[in-house]
Amino acid sequence: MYQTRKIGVVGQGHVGAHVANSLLMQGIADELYLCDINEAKVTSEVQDLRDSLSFVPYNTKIVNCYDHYEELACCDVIVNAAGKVALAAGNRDGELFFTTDAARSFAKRIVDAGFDGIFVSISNPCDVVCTELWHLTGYDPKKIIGSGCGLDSARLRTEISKKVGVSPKSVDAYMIGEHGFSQLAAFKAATIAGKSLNELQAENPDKYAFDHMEVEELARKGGYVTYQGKQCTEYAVANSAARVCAAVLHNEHAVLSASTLMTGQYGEEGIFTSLPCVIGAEGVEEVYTLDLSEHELEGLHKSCQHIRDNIAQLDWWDAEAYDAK
Ligand SMILES: NC(=O)c1ccc[n+]([C@@H]2O[C@H](COP(=O)([O-])OP(=O)(O)OC[C@H]3O[C@@H](n4cnc5c(N)ncnc54)[C@H](O)[C@@H]3O)[C@@H](O)[C@H]2O)c1
Repeated sequence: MYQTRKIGVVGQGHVGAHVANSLLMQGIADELYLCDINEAKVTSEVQDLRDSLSFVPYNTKIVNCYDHYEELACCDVIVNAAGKVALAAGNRDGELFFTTDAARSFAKRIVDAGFDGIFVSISNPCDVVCTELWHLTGYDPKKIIGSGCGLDSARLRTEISKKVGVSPKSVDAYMIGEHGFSQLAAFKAATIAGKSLNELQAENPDKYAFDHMEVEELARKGGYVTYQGKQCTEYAVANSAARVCAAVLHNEHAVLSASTLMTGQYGEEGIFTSLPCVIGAEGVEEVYTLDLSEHELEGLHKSCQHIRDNIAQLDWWDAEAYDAK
């Protein structure tokens, strides 16, 4: 029997609206359910997307849900892009109180309405909001996927590509840890054609030797290069979220960098952060650990601590924990 693929998007700002457009352009969903607390904004976005229907590859039903979050319970995937990006002008942590309050306003409502699909959460600080979605609702953590360092890993691949002259798609390298300034490049485990960057550098230094710290910093700060001229980032993050949605809806078992619950990896647990994950219809199916240098491991622990320090600032955290009873 024919089954429709339904995706909800909460937040119709720069990111959420571009996620919806990217999904529409690629024909990833049959039905899009769009929410925003700003009724005029969501109404405009729905109209604009519907006006595209004569030009995109597949017909797509587009539903204006305004702030009726329960209408998203029927979705296979819900993307969270609710936020206020102006608060993240100098640091993503600036949105901590806003985005966690936003998620508090809808997460339980959606789960209580019977949602059984996959959350893809983009809002910053991404790892805190993902941990919150799990903490507030008791939802299966495998079904909560943070966009996390997906975009940062793409930036890292592009920067390595610029240095060594190989397509970013042929570079296997990850930014890991917090989607924020404490993230780090896992260079020891980075490969091209199955060979580590160190091995390639020893074989052909003219082509493969480059300053790892410089490239890591370019990947870490790339978002703020984009932010500087237009006070947001939108295209790449939307495409990376659409990529995760496609991996879920096509049950791809694709290896993508995503923020996921730590369950003992490198001794870390109880928070979401980014490592390479296998993503399919059930969400995160497997989490890979990478062979890290001592310096990288130390950086990862610091990054996890930063996420914990942010969570510790939320005075409602313990009182609002999910209670299975
Ligand atoms: N993880 C990443 O890689 C990444 C990249 C870029 C942006 N972001 C984050 O994505 C989020 C959205 O960014 P943006 O540029 O679209 O921000 P924006 O300020 O342009 O738009 C946010 C939208 O969310 C809506 N909103 C706020 N609270 C809501 C609620 N409770 N329910 C429904 N809608 C609500 C607002 O009305 C607004 O339309 C931010 O938190 C931003 O930091 C993450």
